Amino acid sequence: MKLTITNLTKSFGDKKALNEINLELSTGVYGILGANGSGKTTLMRILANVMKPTSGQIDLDGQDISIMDEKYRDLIGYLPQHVGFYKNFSAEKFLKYVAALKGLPKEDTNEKVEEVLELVGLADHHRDKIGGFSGGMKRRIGIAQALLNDPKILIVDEPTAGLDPKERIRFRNLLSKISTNRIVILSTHIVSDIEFIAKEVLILKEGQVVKKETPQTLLKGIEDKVWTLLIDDENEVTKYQADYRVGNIVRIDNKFQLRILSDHQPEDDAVHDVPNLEDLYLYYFDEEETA
Ligand SMILES: Nc1ncnc2c1ncn2[C@@H]1O[C@H](COP(=O)(O)OP(=O)(O)OP(=O)(O)O)[C@@H](O)[C@H]1O
Repeated sequence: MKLTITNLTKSFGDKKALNEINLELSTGVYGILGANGSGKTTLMRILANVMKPTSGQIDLDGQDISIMDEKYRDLIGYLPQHVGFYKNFSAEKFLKYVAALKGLPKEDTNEKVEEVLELVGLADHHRDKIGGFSGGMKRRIGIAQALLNDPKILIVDEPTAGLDPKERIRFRNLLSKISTNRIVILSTHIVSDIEFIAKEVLILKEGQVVKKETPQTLLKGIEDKVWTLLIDDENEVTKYQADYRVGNIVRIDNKFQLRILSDHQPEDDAVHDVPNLEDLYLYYFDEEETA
């Protein structure tokens, strides 16, 4: 299965939210990483066929999705950033309701609902009201509804925003588990969401894909740009922050260890460290964007 995106542009007035995007996606998890306003949601919505591009084309295995239309929509599972749940519905009732909306054959519904509840780890809560669910459980029921039609392409916008670390890991593992034989596209500005599960990371900046690589290749690209530096004086922290992209600042006894992203060695006693995707994010996005 191949999703081919050609010269995709979306304008809102003078603003180009997406600017001539070209991509080819096959099965596996793709992580779209971008600062606020970089165009992630716009791209997700166009891929989910709920928004039309201004120009450009998307083909699934050589077929234009705007011509496939309904047929394409049947292959899509979409979990938007904000989902309105029926709080008084139980998990099971909600999923049966969505199954009806999606036009699933009635005779298959019970089995399918049971299957997706099992898959997302909510089988024991099938009779509980969604209103009482935690953030992580709500995201999982969101994935469950997106999986009801057994989609070939699963699009998930900012799935882990507001989740605690345990819920985030659980959710990440769930996406990884269901990515076999599907294209899973996941947008986030939380780097750790995709570090371990993405086959490729797409870095979106001002509506353009500036990088599309495996996490390993992306990290290799910045391996000589990550430094740590130990300083004594707290006042110097601000000086370095003004001159460099500074990541984590760790207090060690009376000193401060700065993580600095720089093409050159910031000081003679600065030493290289192993890069992670958080460094990569800092390297590609301006501080004002990451704030
Ligand atoms: N309906 C709209 N009308 C006008 N401008 C829009 C509309 N939707 C998006 N934009 C603009 O397009 C740009 C990209 O927005 P988009 O929501 O796709 O970014 P994003 O990367 O998803 O951001 P966030 O992480 O904040 O959700 C932004 O500048 C935004 O203001």
